[in-house]
Amino acid sequence: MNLVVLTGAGVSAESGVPTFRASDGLWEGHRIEAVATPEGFAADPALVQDFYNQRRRRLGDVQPNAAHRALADLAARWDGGFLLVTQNVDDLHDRAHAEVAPAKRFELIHMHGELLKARCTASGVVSDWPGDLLADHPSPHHPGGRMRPHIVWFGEIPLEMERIEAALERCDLFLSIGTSGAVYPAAGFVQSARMAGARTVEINLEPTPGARLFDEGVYGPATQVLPPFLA
Ligand SMILES: CC(C)NC(=O)[C@H](Cc1c[nH]c2ccccc12)NC(=O)[C@H](CCCC/N=C(/NCCC(=O)O)S[C@H]1O[C@H](COP(=O)(O)OP(=O)(O)OC[C@H]2O[C@@H](n3cnc4c(N)ncnc43)[C@H](O)[C@@H]2O)[C@@H](O)[C@H]1O)NC(=O)OCc1ccccc1
Repeated sequence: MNLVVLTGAGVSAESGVPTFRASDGLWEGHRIEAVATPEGFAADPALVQDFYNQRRRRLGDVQPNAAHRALADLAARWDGGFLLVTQNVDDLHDRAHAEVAPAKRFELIHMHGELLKARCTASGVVSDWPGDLLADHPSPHHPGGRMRPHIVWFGEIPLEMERIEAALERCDLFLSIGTSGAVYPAAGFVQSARMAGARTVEINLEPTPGARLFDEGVYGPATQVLPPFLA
């Protein structure tokens, strides 16, 4: 049985990582266009670097929760194909895996990038980046390059789409956990899984606008509903 799991901000909410769509549409007080687009970065790199520096620093104050651990545990004992695709840029899935089953392979794709990585704008080289980035941060990899967050901004192509699409084509079970299904191409994965004949389940605090696209819905806080569902 080939399993593909998609997660979003809802799986990290109970760890204290804010989800996206605050009531005012602002994202932590910022217009999304201003802080999560290549145009925003070109217009005001200091604002964007500071936005991601703050989020990167706050990773130190949060821990994986029971939902992250339940998925890491499932990955360790699943004997079929297993791929976890997250839209989250935090490292809580990674940390849960390191806690629960460090010796086991863990097929995890951060399709929208990672806060703890930075990329050279000239060479494309990606490096681990635990610290802050300056507004105009010279790249150690290329004389003309600058370091930017290794994050997929709106209008940019998500990471490892070929691997994701290949897994969806042979998927038997698709789980969508803690995501509103507002952002593409992730929001379209359920359709691809259905086309492959997979059973599709939405696990979320409440039904999302795309709930009708799923065979089944399991609703409630992820830390409460996911462990028993995956047991
Ligand atoms: C706004 C939207 C309409 N716009 C898009 O989708 C755009 C444009 C677009 C492309 N195709 C389209 C088709 C139609 C319309 C528009 C488009 N997409 C793009 O630009 C993408 C790039 C998008 C990526 C942008 N970067 C992010 N993140 C990184 C940044 C950063 O993090 O700083 S997106 C970001 O927002 C999204 C937020 O969604 P969620 O994670 O779901 O969070 P949200 O707050 O919305 O919902 C949380 C849910 O959890 C639930 N919940 C809360 N608490 C709990 C709880 N305790 N337990 C359980 N559930 C809970 C809530 O009820 C809620 O349902 C995530 O994807 C997240 O990563 N690029 C692209 O399309 O390139 C071309 C392409 C495509 C395919 C192949 C080749 C080329």
